[in-house]
Amino acid sequence: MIVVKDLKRYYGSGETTVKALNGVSFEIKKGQFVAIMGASGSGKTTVLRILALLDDATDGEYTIRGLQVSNLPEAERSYYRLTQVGYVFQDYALINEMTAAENVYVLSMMEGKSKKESYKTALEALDKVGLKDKHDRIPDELSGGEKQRVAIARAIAKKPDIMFADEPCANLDTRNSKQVLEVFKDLNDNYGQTIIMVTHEPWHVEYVDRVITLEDGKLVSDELIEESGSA
Ligand SMILES: Nc1ncnc2c1ncn2[C@@H]1O[C@H](COP(=O)(O)OP(=O)(O)OP(=O)(O)O)[C@@H](O)[C@H]1O
Repeated sequence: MIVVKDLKRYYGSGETTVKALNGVSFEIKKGQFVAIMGASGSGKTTVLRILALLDDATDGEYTIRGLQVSNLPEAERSYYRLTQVGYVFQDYALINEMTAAENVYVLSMMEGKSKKESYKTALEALDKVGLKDKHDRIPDELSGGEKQRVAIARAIAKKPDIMFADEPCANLDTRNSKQVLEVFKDLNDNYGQTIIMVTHEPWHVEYVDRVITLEDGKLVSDELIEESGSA
């Protein structure tokens, strides 16, 4: 589903050039739940942002479902970002003045769907993350884990091809992190959602199918994880 070939991302020029990604290649199959791991500064966020079309590569190719997204004109990239890709960030990126349901359906309304249809989709998405009964709460009335689950509901409401998550549990305690990871795992197991998640927590590995590890902008290991049954 995703093919990445010799991806490079350099920042700056001359002697001060930072090679954030220095020739990374891998393929990700539809329905995989992949963790991208590695030390701070190894290039994890950079690779995620490029695949999520939030940044451009310096060199290399990447295709999503056979579409050479690296070469798409900006208007198509923007449409793709809005409609085909789900994002979950560490700071939730919710709108404080809106309820959970409104935060979820705002994107769908931007696509031109009716309020009634958007609301129905939002409630279904909130149900999938276990928060249907809190649909009318504003973010300040929710725990960190619940806010992150609203952000996940917002991402899945548009039924994305791929969901990208950058350190989604960075601001959460263990209990809330587990709830968020269980939601991801459920979406992956029961709905075949493809998920690419950046994390630096070793214990998160038990929730994923595969771990790609980066070091200094290069891929240093790529492991399939056996289901332990404990997650
Ligand atoms: N906009 C930028 N300008 C210059 N250098 C950058 C920029 N963004 C990232 N870098 C550098 O690229 C390298 C990789 O950064 P990246 O954020 O991908 O690492 P990371 O593995 O996600 O790190 P962390 O775990 O700390 O978030 C780092 O050396 C970083 O300083």
